[in-house]
Amino acid sequence: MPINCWRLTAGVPYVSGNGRVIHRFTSNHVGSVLFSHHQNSAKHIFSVPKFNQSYSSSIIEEQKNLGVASAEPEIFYKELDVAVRAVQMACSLCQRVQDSLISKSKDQVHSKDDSSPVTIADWSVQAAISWLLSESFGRKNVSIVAEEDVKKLSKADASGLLAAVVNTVNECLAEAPRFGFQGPDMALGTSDVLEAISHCNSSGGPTGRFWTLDPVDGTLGFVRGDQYAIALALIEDGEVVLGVLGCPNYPMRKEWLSYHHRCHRIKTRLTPPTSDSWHQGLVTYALKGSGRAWMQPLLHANKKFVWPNSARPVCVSSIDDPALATFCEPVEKANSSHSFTAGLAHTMGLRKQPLRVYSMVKYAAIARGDAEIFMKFARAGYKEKIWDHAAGVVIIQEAGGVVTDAGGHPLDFSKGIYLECLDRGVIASAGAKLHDKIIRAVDASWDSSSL
Ligand SMILES: Nc1ncnc2c1ncn2[C@@H]1O[C@H](COP(=O)(O)OS(=O)(=O)O)[C@@H](OP(=O)(O)O)[C@H]1O
Ligand SMILES: [Mg+2]
Ligand SMILES: [Mg+2]
Ligand SMILES: [Mg+2]
Repeated sequence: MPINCWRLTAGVPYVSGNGRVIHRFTSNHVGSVLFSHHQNSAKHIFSVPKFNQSYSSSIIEEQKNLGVASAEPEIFYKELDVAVRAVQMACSLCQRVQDSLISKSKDQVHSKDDSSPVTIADWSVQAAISWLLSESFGRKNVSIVAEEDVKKLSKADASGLLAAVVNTVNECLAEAPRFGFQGPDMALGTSDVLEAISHCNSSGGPTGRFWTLDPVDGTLGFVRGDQYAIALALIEDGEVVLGVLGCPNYPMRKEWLSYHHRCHRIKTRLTPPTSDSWHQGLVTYALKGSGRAWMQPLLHANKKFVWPNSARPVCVSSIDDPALATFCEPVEKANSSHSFTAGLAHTMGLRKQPLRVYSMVKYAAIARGDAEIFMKFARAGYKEKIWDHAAGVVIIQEAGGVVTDAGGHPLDFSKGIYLECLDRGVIASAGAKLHDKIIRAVDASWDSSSL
C-alpha cells in the first residue's frame, strides 16, 4: 500500500493527495515525521516524535523509495517554509528602509521609465529573495518572474544608488541565521547583487514551476510611510500553489488599523501607545487546496524564527449583505476608477465608505475579514501583472473567499507576465453570494461607464 511521509511544520496544514486537509499540528510536533496510508483519514496517521533534522532533505528520497513520489502531488512544505522566512526577512529590510525614507530626504525615491516610483527597497528585496531562493533550492532550479530589473542600476551615473542597494542587501543577509538561513560566507559584491536581481527574468507561462515576486507592492504607499506589501507566490503549470504576503504596516489586530491611519494623517511614525507585539505587521500565507490561510506577526528584533511563530488561521467575513459590507480599492484613481466603483456601490446598496489602501494589503484585508469586497478596474489598455495578484488570490481563496475577473472567470496565471484576457477588472469577495451580486452589478453598469 502506498505511504506518504512528511516532516512536520507547525502552522502548515498537511494535505492529502486530493487536496483535503488531513491534519494540523502545533509546535510540539515540529520535527516529527508523519506517515499516513494513502487515502486514509486522520485516525490512521501516526507521528514519530522528534526525528533527526538531517532527515528533512531525504523525505523526497524516502517517498521515492516507497514508490509514491511520482503518483502523489507535491506538498510544497519546504517551499512554503522558505518563502515565509524569506518574506519575513524582506519585511525587516523594508522597515529599515522605510524608516530612513521618512526621516531623510525624498531624493531616495527614483522614477522608472514609465514614471512609476522605485526605491532601494524594491531592488534590495528582489536581490535578497532571489539569492535566498537560489541558495535554498539551487540556482538552476529557481525560476522567478519579478517586477524589477537592473536597467537603472547599471547606468554610469547610478554607482551611488547601486552601492546603497548592495549595502542594504548585505545588511539584510547578515540577519539570515535569525531566520533559519545560512547567510553568504562573504558579503555579496556588486556583480552578485546585479546577478541576483537579473536572475528574476523568467517570463512565466503555462508549464513548469516558477516563483513570482513583487518585492515592494504599493511603492507609492511605501514612500509615503503608509501600507505596502512584499508578495511571493509559487506557480506550477499555470496554477498558484502557494502565496505569501508580507504586510509590515498592517497590524495583526484590526483595532490597530484606525490608530495607524490616524498616525499617517498627522504624519507621525507608526508607534503604538503600548508595547503590544501585535501592532507590528504580519505575514499571511496559504497553500492551495489546504482550506486554510494563516497569519503570523513579524519576527521581533533579536528573536529567532521558529515555526509557527504564533501563526493563527484567518478567515473571510461572513457578511453577505451589501448594506453591511465594506469594499476596498486602490488609493490612486489612476490605478482604478473610483467613479465606476462608487456607482457600483450605490447600485448594490453598499453604504460604507470605501477603504482605500495601497498594495496587496487589500487582499490580506479581505482574507482576514476586515473588508468584504476588493475591486480594481484599471483604465482600458492597462494590463495587470501576475505579481500584483498571485499571492493574494490563493490566500483569499484558502481563507474562504472568491477571486475572479468581472466576467466571473478565475485569473489566468499561465499566460506569461500579464493576466492576459482579463475581463474588465479584478473582483475579490468574502463569498459566492456577494460575488455574484457584484458581477451582476458590473454587467448592468458597464455599458454606460466610460471605461
Ligand atoms: N495605470 C495603472 N493602472 C493600474 N495599476 C497600475 C497602474 N500603474 C501601476 N499599477 C500597478 O498597481 C500597483 C499598485 O496597486 P495599488 O492597488 O497599490 O494602487 S494604489 O497605489 O493604492 O493606487 C503597482 O504595483 P507596484 O509598482 O508594485 O507598487 C503597479 O503594478
Ligand atoms: Mg512598481
Ligand atoms: Mg505591485
Ligand atoms: Mg512593486
